[in-house]
Amino acid sequence: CRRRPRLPPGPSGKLLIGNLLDVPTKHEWLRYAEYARTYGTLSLLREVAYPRSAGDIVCLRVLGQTLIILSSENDIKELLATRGAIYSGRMRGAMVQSVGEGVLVLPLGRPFRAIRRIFSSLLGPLAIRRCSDVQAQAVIQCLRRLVDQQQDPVIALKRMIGGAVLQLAYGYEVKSDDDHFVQLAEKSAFAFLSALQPGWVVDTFPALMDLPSWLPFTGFKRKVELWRQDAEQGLRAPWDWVKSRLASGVATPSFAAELMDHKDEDAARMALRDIYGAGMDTTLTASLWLILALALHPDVQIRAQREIDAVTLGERLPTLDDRGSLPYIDAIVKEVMRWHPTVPLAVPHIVTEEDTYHGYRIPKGSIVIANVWSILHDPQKYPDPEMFRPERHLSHDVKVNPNPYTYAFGFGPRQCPGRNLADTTLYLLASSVLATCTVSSAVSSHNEILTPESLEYTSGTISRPAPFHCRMTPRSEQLRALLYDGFSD
Ligand code: HEM
Repeated sequence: CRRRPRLPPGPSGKLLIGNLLDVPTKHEWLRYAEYARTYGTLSLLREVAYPRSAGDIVCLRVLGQTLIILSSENDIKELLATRGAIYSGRMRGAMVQSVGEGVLVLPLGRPFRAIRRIFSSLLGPLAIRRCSDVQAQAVIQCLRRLVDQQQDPVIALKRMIGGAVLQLAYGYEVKSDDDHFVQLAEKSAFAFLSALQPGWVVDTFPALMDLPSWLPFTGFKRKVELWRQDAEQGLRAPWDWVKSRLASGVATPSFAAELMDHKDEDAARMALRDIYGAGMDTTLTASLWLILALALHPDVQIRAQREIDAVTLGERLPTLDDRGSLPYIDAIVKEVMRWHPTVPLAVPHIVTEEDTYHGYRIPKGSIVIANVWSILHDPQKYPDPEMFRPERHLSHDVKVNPNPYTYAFGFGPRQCPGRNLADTTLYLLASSVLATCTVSSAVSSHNEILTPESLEYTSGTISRPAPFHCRMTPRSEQLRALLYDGFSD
């Protein structure tokens, strides 16, 4: 009889708990990269046992669940993209299903495809150009807060991203930091993302969901009910607001106004709500890394400012149309996405059918994690990967420094549908900051001077820099005035 293929290699587990203690809880991508080096291609034994196998595929077994960690571009492309039809499921615990659906957890199928089509039509590479005026306005307002009020970058950038998203999606103008629709969007995103967190007992024992709420230890049911209402409000309230504005003939242009007669209203509402939920923390984090990278690299700022000044002559702000003439700004944005990838392990995929790869068995239901950080810090691809060096992306040598966007936004059918929106935001932010200001004096929340070597950052799905402050100084009075020319408050 034929032997069943083995699971991919990995640390040997303990009796009963398997690799439970091997699953990292801090800066997970660093430990997974270490596993790939120890158990992957560099392992001599594995080379002998599987001479034709390639890549750094590693397996952990935790309480009956298989975790497959991919660290090489070839493995990731082959499994998550080429075999994407069976490698694109999501974890859908009882908790998140009770709170409500979201694009992030929908299985591949008709509703998923309908929503992805909506995203392509609104946020595809060409469609995105019409968003740039709204984004530019939000960036300028944010810069005024950073420059003139020295506002905390997190607050100013949140307002910038949230304001642009609500304006584009619903034609809604955010007027204050505690705006009603912002709060709805925040609550709805919080509900969904909290329910998605691993560790809910009810995800392991779904039958608990049927217990009556008056029993002790069923507090999670009250949470579910509250969060379900928040998620539902996020779907309905702004959509209904646009509907009533359309009926009274006062609606301003928006994605919702365009989609109001869409044949699949549920898909349209979910797509719009999830732009905020999936786009806020990710874009905020990348923007924070951008500001911090500039503050820590004055030489990069000087070179970027020279490039911008040569195009705008200091008489206007750069626009999206200037992008082709500003390759160094483009390179800064790419380097931000590479240096500290916002989502270092992408979002886990689930295998929906058993598979075999390079002689290894990949069981149905395995969680597949793509170590994006590992690729973006591979010294063979990106020499001196720890250094923030935008000029690497100006090189014409195709063998090194591939475009980090190929990896930073995930893979296959689930690749991030908001990447063009995020990219335009980052380009407009970088070019406007550099056209008008110098960023300096980055300090931690304890007032310690920050250096590239001393940076701290969070663990988890999104890796954000630890809280910091920096100074945003106008380069001249004339350039500061550009923040007020022709842009309303
Ligand atoms: C710098 C900013 C961003 C980064 C780094 C980022 C990254 C990612 C990554 C890694 C994934 C998972 C892909 C996978 O499973 O393979 C993802 C999914 C997603 N992103 Fe983004 N994203 C960003 C901004 C945005 C924005 C602005 C939107 C707004 C539309 C957005 C909407 C989504 C959605 C809806 C999903 C779920 C897609 C699915 O499961 O099919 N993202 N993003």
